[in-house]
Amino acid sequence: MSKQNAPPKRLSVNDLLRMKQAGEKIAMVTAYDATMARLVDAAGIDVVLVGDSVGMTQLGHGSTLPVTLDQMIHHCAAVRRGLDRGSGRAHLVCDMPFGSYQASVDEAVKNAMRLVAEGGAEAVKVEGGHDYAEVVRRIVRAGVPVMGHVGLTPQSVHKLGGYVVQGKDQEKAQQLLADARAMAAAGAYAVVLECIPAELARFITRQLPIPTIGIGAGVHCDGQVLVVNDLLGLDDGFKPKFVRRYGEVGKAIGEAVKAYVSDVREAQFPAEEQSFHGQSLRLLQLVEGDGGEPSVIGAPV
Ligand SMILES: Nc1nc(=O)c2c([nH]1)NC[C@@H]1CN(c3ccc(C(=O)N[C@@H](CCC(=O)O)C(=O)O)cc3)CN21
Ligand SMILES: CC(C)C(=O)C(=O)O
Ligand SMILES: [Mg+2]
Repeated sequence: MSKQNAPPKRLSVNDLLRMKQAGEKIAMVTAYDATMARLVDAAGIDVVLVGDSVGMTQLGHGSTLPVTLDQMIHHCAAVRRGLDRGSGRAHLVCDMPFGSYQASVDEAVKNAMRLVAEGGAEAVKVEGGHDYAEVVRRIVRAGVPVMGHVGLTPQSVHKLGGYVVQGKDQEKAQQLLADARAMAAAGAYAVVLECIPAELARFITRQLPIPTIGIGAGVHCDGQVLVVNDLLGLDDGFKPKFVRRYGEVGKAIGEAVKAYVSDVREAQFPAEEQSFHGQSLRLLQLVEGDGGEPSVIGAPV
């Protein structure tokens, strides 16, 4: 293969760090299957996250808590295949689901390695700051890059008392800064800042040596992440303040399927172009039986 036709190189953790240093924004989005992975990669996304939001967006749960490690592996492997069939430029991160890294450091390391070995992830993401520094350190030591996630951490929804903006007062803001710093000090290569005041996110972004990726954290983060369903308009009315819709794909699906239903009902589909004909069936004859039921005589040659 000539160099010109070679696929663009996959982005690595080093490229993301270089982007922060160069002031180039990082564009990240979730994907949960091969089709969406191929589409977002072809559109030039830098980072694809197999989010545990899969539980809410694709599996119909009311939170991310029921999502299992096996489910994450299943979706991650599909995304991996989608990326590998396309240009495969995007860096692939997979969320560690609730229960897969909280009980013990050993379990966390084993489970992170399964997401890489079986899911094809290049990195894993864990929710939590200072309390998870040891987990992050040990996973990184095992050779797996870790993205941290602080602020509104949906796996702690019951502790947080709902999906509410975090770090609004001085004390909580200090704690969040300490959590983000702890992630960087433990060896995380990037950190998601979810639903925190924009001023706080700007301060953290300036303080940290690693890229910050915001969702509901203002424009001064080093990158942004959104759930792909939300930006495409595929959601079921979920529209928190931080979402901007870039498409009306849900509407487009509705219109396309309505048109199909109508064509089927009116025998407008399939037309000749979608129909097959074969010489091999020339001996088949349909005759009307007594009850108007067709019966077949003859046989294919
Ligand atoms: N489709 C989808 N998009 C997401 O961004 C997302 C998921 N699912 N599932 C996992 C978590 C849950 N997330 C959420 C869910 C709700 C709010 C929310 O209702 N936020 C209020 C803030 C309320 C306040 O504190 O003022 C908002 O209006 O934005 C925020 C993040 C983000 N993640
Ligand atoms: C919203 C992003 C950061 C996430 O963790 C997810 O989609 O699960
Ligand atoms: Mg998540």
